[in-house]
Amino acid sequence: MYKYHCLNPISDAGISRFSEDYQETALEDSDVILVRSANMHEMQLPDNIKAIARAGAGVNNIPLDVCTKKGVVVFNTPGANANGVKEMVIAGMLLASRDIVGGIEWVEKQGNASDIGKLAEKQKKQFAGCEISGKKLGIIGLGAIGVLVANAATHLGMEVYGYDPYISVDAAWNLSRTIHHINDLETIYRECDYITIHVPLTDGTRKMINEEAIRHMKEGVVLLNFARDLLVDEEVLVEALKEGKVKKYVTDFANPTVAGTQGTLVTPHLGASTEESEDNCARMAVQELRDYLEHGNIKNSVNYPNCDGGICVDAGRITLNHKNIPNMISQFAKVLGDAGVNISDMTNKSKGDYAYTMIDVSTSIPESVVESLREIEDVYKVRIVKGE
Ligand SMILES: NC(=O)c1ccc[n+]([C@@H]2O[C@H](COP(=O)([O-])OP(=O)(O)OC[C@H]3O[C@@H](n4cnc5c(N)ncnc54)[C@H](O)[C@@H]3O)[C@@H](O)[C@H]2O)c1
Ligand SMILES: O=C(O)[C@H](O)COP(=O)(O)O
Repeated sequence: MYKYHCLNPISDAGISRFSEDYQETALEDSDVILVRSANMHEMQLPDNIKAIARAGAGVNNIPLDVCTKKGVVVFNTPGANANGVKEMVIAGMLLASRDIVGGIEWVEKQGNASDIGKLAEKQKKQFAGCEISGKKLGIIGLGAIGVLVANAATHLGMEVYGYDPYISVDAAWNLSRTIHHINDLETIYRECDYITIHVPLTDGTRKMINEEAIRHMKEGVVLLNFARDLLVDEEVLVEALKEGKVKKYVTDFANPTVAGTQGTLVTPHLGASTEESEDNCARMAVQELRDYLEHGNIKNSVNYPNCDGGICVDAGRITLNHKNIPNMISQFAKVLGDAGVNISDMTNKSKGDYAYTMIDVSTSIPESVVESLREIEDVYKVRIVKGE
């Protein structure tokens, strides 16, 4: 029986894909965790946890270093909620371009006044604005979301400038040919009427939209942030809103700095909150966990390499999460050889400083072998996936 724990509500479209061999339990008894945005940084991670699946994209709520060194594989669900966010970004650009919210509020305030139609015709000019067609949109980060936003904005008649020094081949293939691929942020800042940011929050991207970046932007620019609030120096941004340098700041992250501040349009982290996105993320997350628990396969991990050994057809399968340094494989082979365990297949993959080894064996695996493998320095986790 495998045990899972959910730190946030996870769509039943995913949970129902766990077989009868799975049971929801308390955190301390579980093998794997499903999470959305719950902050895990202060959590004590029980030793039996083998994997965490983030039903979503951003993993800044998960202590990746701690997890990696405990041999805990962290998955996310790339692209599964990208369309939901894309639609919010388009809505954000429209809301920032005309005072649609102000107009609706004005109508609500009139109640059912008999002359409301006449009054509306008089008052409407205060809510007027501009169209997005023909304007320049700068997109920072051309991943799953950035690409969808770029293509949709092109179809809405915008001229799109994209910046992503690490763009994946897949993303590049999916990008409309009309998009200007820009190699420096200054061009985006100088040229664009709307700028939207779609990068992960890391030490390298924290506060990337700072005083200097804003200084380079066009007068009256609209900035959209559906990625993470900490990507923007919001204290500086509020000043830029007051000065009119930035016309509107559309953000999906409510916090005391932006909530109720003149010039901001703040939504309560709604980007992925659609039925479709929640279902897609949950389905992908559960699939990743099952494939890892049942077969040891890794797909879409952010801290360990992909590894696909399919279904084990031999007597047993051992997996090891370890440091990516010389002499590890030879130590594993020696332990198995000394115990008379025959290796029938072996895969070793690495991702940066960390590695994952999958060993299929044609003989049974004695418990002493597992103990000896665990004792090897820089081995973080040893799992018998099959053959216990
Ligand atoms: N508001 C929401 O509900 C919501 C939903 C999904 C994702 N997000 C946020 O949006 C982020 C992006 O999501 P995604 O699915 O597109 O992720 P993704 O991994 O598909 O794309 C991120 C892209 O950013 C690029 N990038 C990284 N550092 C960069 C830099 N310094 N400059 C330019 N580009 C850089 C990467 O190369 C990648 O192409 C997530 O990390 C998450 O924080 C928010
Ligand atoms: O990174 C993400 O996927 C989004 O921020 C969505 O977060 P949520 O799952 O808490 O809505």
